[in-house]
Amino acid sequence: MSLPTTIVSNITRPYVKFSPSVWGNRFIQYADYELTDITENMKNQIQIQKEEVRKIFQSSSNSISQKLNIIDSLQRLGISYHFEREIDEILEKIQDTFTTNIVTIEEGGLHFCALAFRLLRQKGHHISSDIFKNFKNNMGSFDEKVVKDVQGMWSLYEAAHLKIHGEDILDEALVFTHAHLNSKINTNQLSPFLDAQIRQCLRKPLHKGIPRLETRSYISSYEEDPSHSKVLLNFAKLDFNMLQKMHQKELANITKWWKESDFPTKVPYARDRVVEAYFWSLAMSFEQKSITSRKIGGKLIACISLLDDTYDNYGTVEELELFTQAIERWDFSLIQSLPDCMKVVFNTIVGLWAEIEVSLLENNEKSNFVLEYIKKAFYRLAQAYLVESKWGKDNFIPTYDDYKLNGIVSSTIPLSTISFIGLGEFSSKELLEWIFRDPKIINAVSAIGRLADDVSSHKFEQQREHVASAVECCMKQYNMSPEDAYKLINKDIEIGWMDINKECLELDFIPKSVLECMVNVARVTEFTYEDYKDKYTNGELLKDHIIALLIDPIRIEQHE
Ligand SMILES: CC(C)=CCC/C(C)=C/COP(=O)(O)OP(=O)(O)O
Ligand SMILES: [Mg+2]
Ligand SMILES: [Mg+2]
Ligand SMILES: [Mg+2]
Repeated sequence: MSLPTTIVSNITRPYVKFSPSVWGNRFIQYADYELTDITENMKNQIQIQKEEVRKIFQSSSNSISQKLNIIDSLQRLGISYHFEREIDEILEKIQDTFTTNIVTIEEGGLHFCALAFRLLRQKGHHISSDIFKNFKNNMGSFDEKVVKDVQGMWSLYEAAHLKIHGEDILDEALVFTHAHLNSKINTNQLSPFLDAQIRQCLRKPLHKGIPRLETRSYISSYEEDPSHSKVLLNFAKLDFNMLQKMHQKELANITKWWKESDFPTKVPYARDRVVEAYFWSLAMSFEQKSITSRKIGGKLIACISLLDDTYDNYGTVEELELFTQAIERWDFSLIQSLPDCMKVVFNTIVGLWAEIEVSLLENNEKSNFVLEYIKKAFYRLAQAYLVESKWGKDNFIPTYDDYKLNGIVSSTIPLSTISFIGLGEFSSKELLEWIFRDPKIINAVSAIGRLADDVSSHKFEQQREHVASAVECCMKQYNMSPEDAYKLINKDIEIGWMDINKECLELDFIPKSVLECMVNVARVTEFTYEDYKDKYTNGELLKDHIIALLIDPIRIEQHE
């Protein structure tokens, strides 16, 4: 029987050659050192300092307002995850007493009101935004007295980003605070700490920031605040550095896998972005408890990247039809006739799936359902990629709505979320079934992913034969300029955020950390593709953030 031979394809493949990795094997060095000795000492230190923080936090002398400020500091310093139960208790109590009549325009009233509103909404309490009517004058606009209260305006600006549909008062608050805060910076009217915070929030509101990046930046500026708590600061630095060592080790193992697989040689048409892929999984959850999700997640996203470039930048439609069938049936024999590089991608996906199987067995989890959902999600993604390849080949520009429908899946977010949560502490058949049915929050996060990606990468992608992006679909359907298409798409992204905010208030049967992971996917997407740049494909643009999170520890003065 003659063995199936690889058809020597005389197809010209004008594929794009992506820039090489910024990092190479830079992170492999972290694979060797043992976490135990280094963090043993750190862990003891952390336990001691954690109890110090708890004492401050639970001191009975704290007023409600002081308690809220401490909770805000713990969250911004990235250490609130150590005190979730205590924080929930305090917020439950405040929620009961927090009614519209206890807040006034008195000094500090707006800050207290906006901070309580944001902290309670973040925890899923549906606090009405009507409370902010207390800060309006009888003409119905925000009272000029508020303008003097910079901290209050800052808190109102941050709170307004939790808006849901129909909250006009929060739209007004955004416009009002943005304008007045903008006019305050660069005027020496603010302390260096407050000036830095206002600049930061105008660049990136806290609600839309990636938690680890927000924490890294806040720890540095919190130190500048003369009234900062040394105990909180020191604990935050220690905790950040301890977690960083864990993250470095995770990335080292993923980098070793990537290096041994030699993808840059075997899959030359694909991006070499394993560090950037890990950054995404770190953004989804930095906590120790999510270590399995991150380790697999980093590899999974790197695999998705190889798959995307195989459909976008290499395979012919005929080859991709076969490839998609092979994924549907999980059957390598179907692709014997395909180029070796495509076989490597297929085997990598199957190999990762087998690694997930082993990882689940090691945790003696009876969770074959996770494997089945990941397989199905991979096939859904490949199908969506195939649809785009066919549209690209035929130069077909679908309607914006048809494009978005397929784009929800091709955003890769349903698959990456299913896998991350499927390997997490709340994994269950019911939860994965719910996610697999594309609930509204998944649709919203995926729409943001698809649209934000397109607004920043379409110019580069349209240089080759690539499916029309959301921008081209908009331009054609509504006969508009690229600029107007960006406006319409950015409006859709804002609608996506209001959907997310609303769902987080409704989905009280979903664990908070699962919702937080989904919100983090929207955050890392917006961050990756903001300002019309693509920080994933252009690794240079992510370099400083990778250094801050995964290379430079935070300096801790010995006397501290
Ligand atoms: C969840 C993440 C970060 C996945 C990493 C791989 C990927 C598909 C990134 C988007 O690249 P792209 O802009 O080429 O995607 P598309 O071809 O869909 O526009
Ligand atoms: Mg692509
Ligand atoms: Mg693609
Ligand atoms: Mg793109």
